[in-house]
Amino acid sequence: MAGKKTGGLAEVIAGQTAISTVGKEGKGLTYRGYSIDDLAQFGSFEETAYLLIYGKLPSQTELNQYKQKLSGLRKLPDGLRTILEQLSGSTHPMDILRTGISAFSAFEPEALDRDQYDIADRLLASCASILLYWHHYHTSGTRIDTETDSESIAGHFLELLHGRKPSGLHEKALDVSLILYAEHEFNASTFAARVTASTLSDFYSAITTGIGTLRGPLHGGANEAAMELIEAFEGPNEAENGILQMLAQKKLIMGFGHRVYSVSDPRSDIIKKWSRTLSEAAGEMKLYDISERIEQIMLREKKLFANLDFYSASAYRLLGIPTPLFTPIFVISRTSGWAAHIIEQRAGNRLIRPNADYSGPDLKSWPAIRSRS
Ligand SMILES: CC(=O)SCCNC(=O)CCNC(=O)[C@H](O)C(C)(C)COP(=O)(O)OP(=O)(O)OC[C@H]1O[C@@H](n2cnc3c(N)ncnc32)[C@H](O)[C@@H]1OP(=O)(O)O
Ligand SMILES: O=C([O-])CC(=O)C(=O)O
Repeated sequence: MAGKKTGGLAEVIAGQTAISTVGKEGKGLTYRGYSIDDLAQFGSFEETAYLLIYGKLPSQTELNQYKQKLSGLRKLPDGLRTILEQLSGSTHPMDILRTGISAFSAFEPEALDRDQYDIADRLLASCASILLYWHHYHTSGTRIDTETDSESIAGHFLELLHGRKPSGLHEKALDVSLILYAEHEFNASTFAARVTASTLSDFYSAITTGIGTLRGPLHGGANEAAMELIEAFEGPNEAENGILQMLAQKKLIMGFGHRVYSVSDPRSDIIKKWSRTLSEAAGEMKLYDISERIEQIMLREKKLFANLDFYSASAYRLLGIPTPLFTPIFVISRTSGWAAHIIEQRAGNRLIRPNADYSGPDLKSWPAIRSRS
């Protein structure tokens, strides 16, 4: 891999967490001690969210009750639907989520009878409702009913998007993706959310901080940027030429590299398999083949590996998800991790306020305005 630079708080330990381990010895990921492989293979996103937010794996009864609770929280306040109708159809869906979640705080403020756990669950359950109510209103003028009888958040999302129940394969693929995106220690958006929580601000403010930080293409926005890159090529050979040219121009290839992992991103192997499975099921290998060639070139030329965002792009396309909804899906999932971190920060709070190394000028004398150039 290309040499690591200093700055950007790289390798600085900024606090403690018991929620996840990331990149120990250059690889590996666990959520509260459970490996990401086991969670993706045996678990569901609802189990994962419960584990992160409530601190333990649910029993069967607890899981059933949790799923029931979440499915009962999909209806949006009337006032929020009105706001979503007024936001332009050309708005980026990340703005819609940030604004929608911010508006939620006006309709359902944090209070003694609505605590941080209730808000975490409410947002997990209704992010898809916010996004897809807005999406359908502005693409077809339809005011959709955001309540479906789908048991999972993945199924709810796909059913609202396509207006029909997803296949078991599609629901499972999105469910796994939500598990993979759920939590990642002190990544930029989670750290930002913790900074907001550390001022004793409200839960919604901390979550909207996370959304704003996730959006950038160096973080969550990379899945959309990766899709645009992959779809710009006609086939693997064109991709090879195009990527070599981009590297010669010192351009970043979105969906590659990572601040903490040095060998591989363990989530990438899992989503890559799902991307392949979905491609085979659709009989449509073009995006997968292009992606694989780009991955080979990046390894060969730069010793850089695909991160979670890279194969998530082709997997989402095969699920029929429009590109601007990719990063918002990351939000739906990461809301569980952000919530766990806000709760953990609040439990042992101290204001997060590091020092800066001043590099500006020495003290200067005050110049009268007429003497300034
Ligand atoms: C779920 C997630 O949020 S995962 C991250 C998603 N983001 C991306 O995929 C965006 C593309 N990747 C990147 O920009 C970076 O790899 C980051 C932001 C993820 C990590 O950044 P850093 O730890 O600061 O790595 P840094 O920028 O120092 O990279 C080291 C070297 O590798 C190069 N490099 C790193 N990633 C890439 C890339 N994707 N494409 C081309 N070159 C790269 C850098 O240009 C740098 O080269 P240099 O030393 O010649 O200047
Ligand atoms: O940890 C990071 O820096 C980015 C990342 O992979 C994530 O947030 O999932």
